[in-house]
Order: sequence, then C-alpha cells, then structure tokens
Amino acid sequence: MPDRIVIVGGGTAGWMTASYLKAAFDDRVQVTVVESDRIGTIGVGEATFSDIRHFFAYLGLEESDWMPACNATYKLAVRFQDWREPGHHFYHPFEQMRSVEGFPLTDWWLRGGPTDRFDRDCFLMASLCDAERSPRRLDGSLLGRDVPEGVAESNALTMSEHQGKTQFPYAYHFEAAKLAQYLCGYAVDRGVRHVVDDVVHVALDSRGWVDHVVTKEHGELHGDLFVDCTGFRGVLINQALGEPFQSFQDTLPNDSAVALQVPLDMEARGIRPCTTATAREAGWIWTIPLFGRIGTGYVYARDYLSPEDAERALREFVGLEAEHVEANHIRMRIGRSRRSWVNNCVAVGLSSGFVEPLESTGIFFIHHAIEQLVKFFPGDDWDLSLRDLYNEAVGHVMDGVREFLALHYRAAARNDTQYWRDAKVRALPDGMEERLERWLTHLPDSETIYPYYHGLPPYSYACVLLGMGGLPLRHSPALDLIDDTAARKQFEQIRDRADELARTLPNQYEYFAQFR
Ligand SMILES: Cc1cc2nc3c(=O)[nH]c(=O)nc-3n(C[C@H](O)[C@H](O)[C@H](O)COP(=O)(O)OP(=O)(O)OC[C@H]3O[C@@H](n4cnc5c(N)ncnc54)[C@H](O)[C@@H]3O)c2cc1C
Ligand SMILES: N[C@@H](Cc1c[nH]c2cc(Cl)ccc12)C(=O)O
Repeated sequence: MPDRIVIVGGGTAGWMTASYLKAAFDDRVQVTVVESDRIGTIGVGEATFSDIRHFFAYLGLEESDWMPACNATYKLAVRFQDWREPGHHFYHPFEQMRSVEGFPLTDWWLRGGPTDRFDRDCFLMASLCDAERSPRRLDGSLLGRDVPEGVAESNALTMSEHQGKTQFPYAYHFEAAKLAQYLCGYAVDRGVRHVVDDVVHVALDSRGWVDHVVTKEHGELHGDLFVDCTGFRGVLINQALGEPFQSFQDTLPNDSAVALQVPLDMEARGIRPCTTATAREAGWIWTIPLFGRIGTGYVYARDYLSPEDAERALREFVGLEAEHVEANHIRMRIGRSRRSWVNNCVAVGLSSGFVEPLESTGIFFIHHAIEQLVKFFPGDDWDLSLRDLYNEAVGHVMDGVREFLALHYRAAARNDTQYWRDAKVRALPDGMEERLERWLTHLPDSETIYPYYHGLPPYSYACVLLGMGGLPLRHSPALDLIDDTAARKQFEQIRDRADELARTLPNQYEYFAQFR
C-alpha cells in the first residue's frame, strides 16, 4: 500500500490534510509534514462554510476544543453591502429554504412578499444578523430546539452526502494561522513527523513520478504519495511535474488583495455574526470579525486599481484604528491546476486552485479535496480510475464555484465605475449563459444550476439573484393560480419567530466572553 505520505507545506492545507489522514488511517500510514520557516503562509482572518463542522467532527473535536485557540466566532451569513447601490445590504444565510405548495418561499416572495427585503421575509438568519445575535444561548443550546445538530448520527464520509438534507445554521470565522498551529499539535500528538526545512529539489523517477524531495538540512524525504500544499507556488504539481494552470481570469478578473489585521475593543464594538463583503470602486472589501480583532482586506483587479490606491481605500474604509497596522499585499492566482492529482502527487489548497474569497470557498476546497483523497485513496496498483474520479470531483467543485461567483458580478446592479460596468458584459464560463437565461424565468433549482456537486445549493443562487438587483426576475406563473394563504402564513411565522429570537438570544460578544 502507498502508506508513506509526505506533505510539503504547513499552511491550513498541509495541517488539515495531515490531521485528517491520521484520523482516517491512524498508524496504518506514516505521515511527514515538511514546511519552510522562511516562506510564510497565507494566514488572513478567514471565513468558512458550515460544512467544516464535519471536518472537526471527523477529528473528534468539539467547538470548545479549538474555537478559543483560534479566536473563532460564528458566521450566520455573508452580508453583501452596497452591491446594488450605496446603503443597500442583503444576506446570503445558512438556512434551509422553506417551500410552500411545492414552490420555494423565494418564488412566493417574488410574486408578492410582505416587505422589500426578501432575505428578512424568507430567512430567520437575516434578522439575527441585523440584530447581531449569537445562534447559541448562554447555556450552549442552539437557537431553539427546532434545529438538529445532526453530525453524530450521520455516518457519511463526504459533505456531498449531506447536501440538501439539512442546512446547519452557521459557519465560523477564525485565524487560519492559529488553526494550522492547533492542527499541527493534533497531528504531531498522533505521530505525524514535523520537519521544518525548505524543499529545494523535487526528484522524479524515470516514469516522471516523485521519488523523493530534497531538503536544505534534513536530506532526502522519501514517500509513496506526495501532497503538494505549497500554496500559490505549486512547487510539486506545477513546477516539478509541469501540470498546466488554467486561469479563470477572463471571467473573474480580481487578482490581488491587500489585508489588515485590526485589533479592536470587541466589547464596545460588538461582533457581527456574519462576514461582510462591501462593494468598492474596483472590487470589494471583506470584514471578518474575530474575537479581539477584525480581519479586513480589499480584493481588487490590478487592471482597474493600483496596489497603492487599494491600500489607501482600505485604510480610509477602516479608519484610524488601522493607523499603525502594516498592510499585507497578496497577488492571487485565480484558477486551477488542470489536474490536481498527477502520478503520485496530489495538490491540496492554493496549489490545486483558488478563486477570490467572496463566498469563503478556500477552506471548503481543501476540506472537499481531503474527503475525496480518502474516498479515492490509491491501492498498490495505483488504479487510474481512482485518480480520474478524484480529478473530476475536484475540478467540478472549482468550476461550479467559479460560476456561482461570476453570477455575483453579472447580477450586481451597481454601475458607478468602469469596473462595475464591465462586470455586466464580461464573459461567463462555458454553458452558464444558457443557465442564467433560465434562472430569470424560473428561480434556480437543482435541475438548472451547475450540474455537479460544488457545495452550493440552489437557494444560494436565488439569494444572489434577488439581492444583487441588477437582473429582471419573474415568479412562476403557477403561483397566480394557487391560493397564497399558506405562503402568507409562512411569512408571518418567520417574522414572529425572528422577532422572538432577536429579543431572547445573547449577542456574540456575551456568548464568547463567558469562555475567556
Ligand atoms: C486574500 C485571501 C483571502 C482568503 N480568505 C479566505 C476565506 O475567507 N475563507 C477561506 O476558506 N479561504 C480563504 N482564503 C484561502 C485560504 O487562505 C487558503 O485556502 C488556505 O489558507 C490554504 O492555504 P495553503 O495552505 O494552500 O497555502 P499557504 O498558506 O500559502 O501555505 C503554503 C505552505 O507551503 C510552505 N512552502 C512553500 N514552498 C515551500 C518549500 N519550497 N519548502 C517547504 N515548504 C514550502 C510554506 O512555508 C507554507 O507553510 C483566502 C486566500 C486569500 C489569498
Ligand atoms: N454547503 C454549504 C452551502 C451553503 C449553504 N448556505 C450557504 C451560505 C453561505 Cl454564506 C455559504 C455557503 C452556503 C454549507 O452549508 O456551508
């Protein structure tokens, strides 16, 4: 069996992979992580999908084990600010879409919702975000008793097996660098060898497979399977094995970011239970509230804005609190390696692919890749089908997310700068134009979105279309022929329940302060 695994890179990807493989295969595999202390990681304050709870559950970790160590907070939604026009906001929440008479509530809302806020009318989470509530009460119970926690009883190996069945109501914000550190401790405790050194050469055998990697001070590291977690460099997959990188730049032009970590008095300021993405002149600014500080950054396209102007705009946005904080400029490689698994090398994380962090998909890509690696782990004969299945699954996830992100720009009503005007006419990924055409007459459903698993349910697309406000949408004509009493009752119930929750749940600061 290929049981000697060498992971090159110790960022989020490297340590998530090491700890997961140990949880899966225990001492039946030998795992080594080699990471440079000279080349830094991309550790900004990060936001996740709710599915990451399956990752922690797989490792046997509770929130109380890892959250305090990573300054983590809850995320109930992404708040899109100013994408339609200045002052407007809407949420993309973690919440199961309700349906009435077989039609999603958003469709009923289009026919005639009670207010002009589809998000507050159709989802509880939008009101909880506006009221800045924690999803848990001080005794730890979740919202009401009506939300199933549902990890323990499930025996599914992968996230895709959960999709559509339930929707967990929150995800997390955390410091990625601290999570990597925490998982390093977890992995090393379970026997992972940790080598701090630079890989200076990747030695291939006569077939072009990785034979070993050469380090500066620790000699050669031999293995059967090599995992490339070297970030945008793609030291093994792209540099040594020559696998081409396919850029998504034609459809997603943002290629840069400038980030700041800003310590703040969270007691005075509060901790918003959502990621905020605020549209700006040539991109958007993320605000990720952590316990004790916020992570913020401007994601922009260099074709429209210089790094200096981006930093200036970001500092203006944040205000005086960031005065003495140093900015971190990052060049982003947007797209994916044509194949993420080549011969005996599997790329996980930024080396495999990346899209701008608008919907917090980076860590989801990693989690998904690791699940697939376990599912399609090679045997002695390195059966090609397993590798192909892996590459197809990983490729579909990134291609699907690419479409979902492209939709944000096409649908945004904002058109005050050249950047936003160009966004309306920019090319869409192959096949998406036809799909979009259909979504305008019938809100997206599982039959009409990107046809392979990519982590995003149809209601996420509906939220973006309804919230961005730049495209004309129509309700299903059938709704004009169906009694709307049940739909109106549903809207009322949501409003009443949201009011009650907003009155009775604590705020996030109160919730997390009790553990300090
Ligand atoms: C601006 C920005 C914002 C983001 N926001 C989010 C978000 O909100 N949510 C989310 O889910 N994801 C987000 N991501 C993605 C997320 O940061 C990454 O997916 C995640 O951190 C994984 O990075 P990585 O481990 O692949 O690479 P890196 O963090 O770059 O780590 C690379 C590792 O490889 C090592 N290395 C490189 N070369 C060598 C060598 N020759 N020898 C030895 N070691 C080497 C380095 O030392 C390092 O340990 C964001 C990314 C960017 C760029
Ligand atoms: N599987 C993802 C999909 C998802 C459902 N709702 C949201 C909202 C946001 Cl902001 C991101 C992602 C999602 C998950 O459940 O996490």
